[in-house]
Amino acid sequence: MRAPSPTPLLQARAITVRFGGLEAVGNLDMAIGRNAIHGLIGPNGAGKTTVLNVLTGFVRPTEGELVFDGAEIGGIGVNGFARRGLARTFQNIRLFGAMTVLESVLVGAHQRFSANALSLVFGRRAARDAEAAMIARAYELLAFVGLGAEVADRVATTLSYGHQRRVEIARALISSPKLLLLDEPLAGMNAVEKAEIADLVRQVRAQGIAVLLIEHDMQVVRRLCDHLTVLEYGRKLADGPPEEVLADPAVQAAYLGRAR
Ligand SMILES: Nc1ncnc2c1ncn2[C@@H]1O[C@H](COP(=O)(O)OP(=O)(O)OP(=O)(O)O)[C@@H](O)[C@H]1O
Repeated sequence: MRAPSPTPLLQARAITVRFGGLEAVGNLDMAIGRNAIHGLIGPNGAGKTTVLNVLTGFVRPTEGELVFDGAEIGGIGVNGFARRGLARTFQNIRLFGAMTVLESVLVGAHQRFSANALSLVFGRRAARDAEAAMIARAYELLAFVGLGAEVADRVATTLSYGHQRRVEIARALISSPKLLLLDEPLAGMNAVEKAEIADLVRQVRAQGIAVLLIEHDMQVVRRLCDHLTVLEYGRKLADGPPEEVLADPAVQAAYLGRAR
């Protein structure tokens, strides 16, 4: 007997986002599998970041429904999404000017568990222990993303661009997400750095965390992703395995027809 196919980790149903008169996303259905590296691609302005913003609670859809890990998650706010297990990075790196690398990673933990809430639930001593455990976890994650402990006390914004991206990924991972959403994690990188981050994405998935990523480099997308959703003008143009989707004449026309 065949095992029933597992339900997707995240299901977006009939999502529409309007900004005033502009429909940025129209009637989008999308499912992200539990062990997926899922690529979200499409020409500039197609609505990719808007979708990622919807899936992480940063933008509330005008219409539609989101089901994550079996529960409807509409209207629970950004922190609610983080608590449920969704974590993200941004297209433009968002690290705070004066913070060290270690502090920048810990910000991700505090988004999920505030120190006050911890001490209310567990008492001060336990909250201090929890804080110490999180610092230990932050060091582990820095190693996981390929940064040594020696960078922990440096001001994060003084690191190279590629290393700042890694800090952002560590910050997202410290909230122990089930789904990590990356908005153009390879932007501005050379081929070697891209291959390193692609490897890191595979290692994230090997930890049992699903990944959604927005990416423009089709060679990387083809090799890294096991599923693609293509958007054009806010609508779903294609959805399926990369080889199939990238061979689709409609997808090729969308890329050829518009400058990236
Ligand atoms: N907050 C907003 N207010 C008004 N319009 C917006 C807003 N955010 C996005 N848009 C518009 O929605 C459309 C989709 O934008 P979005 O950034 O989601 O596309 P994208 O596919 O991520 O593009 P890119 O590849 O250039 O990053 C664009 O026309 C954009 O100008």
